[in-house]
Amino acid sequence: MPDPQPISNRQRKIMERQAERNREMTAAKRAQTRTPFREAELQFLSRHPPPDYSTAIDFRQPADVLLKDPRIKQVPLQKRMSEFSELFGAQDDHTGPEFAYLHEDHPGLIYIPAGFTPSAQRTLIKACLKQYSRHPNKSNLDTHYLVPDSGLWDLHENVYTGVQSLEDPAVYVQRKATTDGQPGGYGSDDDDDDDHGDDTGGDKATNASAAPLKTRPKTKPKPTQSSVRTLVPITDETPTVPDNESKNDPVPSAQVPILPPAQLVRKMRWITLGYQYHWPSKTYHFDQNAPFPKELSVLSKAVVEAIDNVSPYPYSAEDFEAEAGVVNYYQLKDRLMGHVDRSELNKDAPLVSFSFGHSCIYLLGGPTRETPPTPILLQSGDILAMTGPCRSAFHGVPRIIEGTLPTYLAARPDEPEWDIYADYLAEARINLNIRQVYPSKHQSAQQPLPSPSS
Ligand SMILES: O=C(O)CCC(=O)C(=O)O
Ligand SMILES: [Fe+2]
Repeated sequence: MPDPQPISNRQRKIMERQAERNREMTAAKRAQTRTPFREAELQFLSRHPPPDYSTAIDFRQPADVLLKDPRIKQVPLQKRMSEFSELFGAQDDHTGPEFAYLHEDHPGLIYIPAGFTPSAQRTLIKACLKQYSRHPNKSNLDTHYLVPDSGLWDLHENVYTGVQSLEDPAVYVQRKATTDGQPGGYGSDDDDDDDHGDDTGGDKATNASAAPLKTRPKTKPKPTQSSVRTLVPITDETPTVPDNESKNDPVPSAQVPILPPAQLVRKMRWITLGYQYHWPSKTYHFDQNAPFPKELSVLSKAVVEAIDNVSPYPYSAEDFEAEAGVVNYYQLKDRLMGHVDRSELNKDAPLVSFSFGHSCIYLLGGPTRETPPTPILLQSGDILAMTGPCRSAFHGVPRIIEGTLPTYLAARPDEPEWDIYADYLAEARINLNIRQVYPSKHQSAQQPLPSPSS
């Protein structure tokens, strides 16, 4: 083949202009097809200029200010949260929420601001980081790393407290794969395994812990991959009932970095409780049911009981079984893109969600991305329950807000064992959410349960 003719400067300029025009057209086309949900996400993702947080609802404002918004309704709780369960923390007469809030545009949303005392929050934060992250609960790290059964946090603690040294090879969690037999991960460049987000392929971390496993055999992995989760397109064809297809695990990558525990803990994006979740098919492993932490069953049942007379879509606490949960660990730059949690067979039971650490913007939309979402400022200790139609609404977390860590979660001079958690939380938010997977036992007495399939 003859060599291609060298192109002149003029030709190059014409080509560059054409490429520029093409890029503009593509951007314009994309802007036209953006949904209101996506528009809102982009507003809160923006770094320059920073987002206008004042548009978000802060349920902790004084009630007279909050209730100026005619869409918000205040409903008294029958008892203090501590009377529903002491796990919300001991509240005297002057503390603890007395009210839950509803929002006219989001039927079924129940919001209980400051449901946990600071001390109860610290207890749960410790459990989320140290206990719940242990096997048999799975984490995003398990795909690629041989995390010890005693848990990654214990290793981190050993190094942090000087029990083990960074010179000790045993503190470095090893990779599962030593060679990449096949391309790492599964799916395309837009698709990775850290989508904790159920049905949608909501959101993914692009760091080594999770998705990076797009192996590029001859290129070295970037030493510091961004921890920003990336977008993947939503699909509405998510199976919602168990099927018989085999659920293969994602392929481990030999490219993930070996890191000191203090860095590896920051790559932990999620862990699953109870029925373990198969992210690629966005269905539950109905045959992998890790013991559900007792205290979380108690807590979530207590929330369901507390909102029973509040929600226009009541669900009896007696019928509520905490069967699956996700702990989401967000670093400051992480985000969780819009999705619907639709993998559970029971969509009538409330989804109960607790927030700890930094505040975030939580976008709550409607049945499709066409509904403009409401931004809510979710703060440490807040309880959010999604009931009725809100249970199937689009939602996401486009932004963790820097500088919002409550002082009671920072280092505590009298409590040196809290230091390691304070250090972690200085750049993190934790969300713990709990779901019922199956129809309630009472209902299923009339209706047989679908048979587990995998
Ligand atoms: O982080 C949050 O508050 C939301 C998490 C969430 O939507 C989920 O885990 O499905
Ligand atoms: Fe969700």
